[in-house]
Amino acid sequence: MVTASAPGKVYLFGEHAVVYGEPAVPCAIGLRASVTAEKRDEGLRIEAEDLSLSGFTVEYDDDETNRPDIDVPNSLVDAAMGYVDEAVAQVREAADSPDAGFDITIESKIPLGAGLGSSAAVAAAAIEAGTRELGVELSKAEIAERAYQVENTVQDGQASRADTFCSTMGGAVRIEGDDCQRIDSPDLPFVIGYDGGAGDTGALVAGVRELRDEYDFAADTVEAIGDIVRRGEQALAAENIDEIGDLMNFNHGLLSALGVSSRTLDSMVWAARDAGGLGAKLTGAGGGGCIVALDETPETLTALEYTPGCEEAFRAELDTDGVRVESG
Ligand SMILES: Nc1ncnc2c1ncn2[C@@H]1O[C@H](COP(=O)(O)OP(=O)(O)OP(=O)(O)O)[C@@H](O)[C@H]1O
Ligand SMILES: C[C@@](O)(CCO)CC(=O)[O-]
Ligand SMILES: [Mg+2]
Repeated sequence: MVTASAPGKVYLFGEHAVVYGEPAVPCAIGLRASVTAEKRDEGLRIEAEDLSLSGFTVEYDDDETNRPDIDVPNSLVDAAMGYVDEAVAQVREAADSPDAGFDITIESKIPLGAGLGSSAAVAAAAIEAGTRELGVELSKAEIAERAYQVENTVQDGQASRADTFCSTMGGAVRIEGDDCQRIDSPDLPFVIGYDGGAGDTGALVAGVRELRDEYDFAADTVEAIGDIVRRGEQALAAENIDEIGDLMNFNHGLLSALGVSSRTLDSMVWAARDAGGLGAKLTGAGGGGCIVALDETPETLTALEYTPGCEEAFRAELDTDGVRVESG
């Protein structure tokens, strides 16, 4: 039995635009998803306590007749379990064991569908745990590649390498197309506000693609996000936190123009700014979920806690480990 874990992430800059080849800078944070893999004779059994459909915790195996005894269409269960199913497919392929059976248990502190990269963390941790359980040791580069394949398959060919590379490697990273690197970053005082909601990554990415296809100015907006990221990299290298904050604000405005913000994300962003936050923006696919702000003082956290629509606010630190084996 092997347990591995991998961190979630926030985007300092560049989500969505990264799907079209612009650069992005996500940062891994100290909230982790843990996956335990234990061999069994055949098949797959998943226990995912945090994954609930219509309020029911999901426990299922790969026998279609044995799907959860709840009033939820199988297609929804398939969609919810897609990342885990694909990760196990990657494990079987990497270990050259097409028939390997597993009991998989997932425990995660990363809210689902909220922009903190829960899907990438679950994929990376599952690949690490599953392959180790079969006696195969993959390099981090191989785990990142296979975790990317998982996201790309589940998101219908519309995924960047950003979330999976960041979760696998840890730290601050820079992604531009296939070029993925770790970069130096000062310790950034992240404050996260969570509205308790979620966005559908695939649908939000598809919405931006439609806008970009329809309007030249939407395509220009995507390119302008790329310009912000390039400028942001210089600010990071110079450890100029004030400018990083200004650029985050600008980045949020452009994401909002592309239609991926929401009323609660906007209120949390404004609450953080009004309280003196150095910069605030939504993180990840958007639609609902989390914003990330920078602030060293307690005011931003407190302001978020009192913002209508904010369910939870917390600080997060940069994670530098990436995926790791916890036991086994
Ligand atoms: N604890 C978990 N247990 C099982 N599956 C999980 C868990 N956390 C995430 N997942 C999988 O990841 C999916 C959510 O991924 P999605 O890409 O929509 O959001 P996210 O990764 O949290 O946010 P973003 O991609 O915007 O950063 C869930 O529907 C589920 O398939
Ligand atoms: C919206 C997006 O840019 C980030 C989701 O966390 C999608 C992706 O990069 O695959
Ligand atoms: Mg995701």
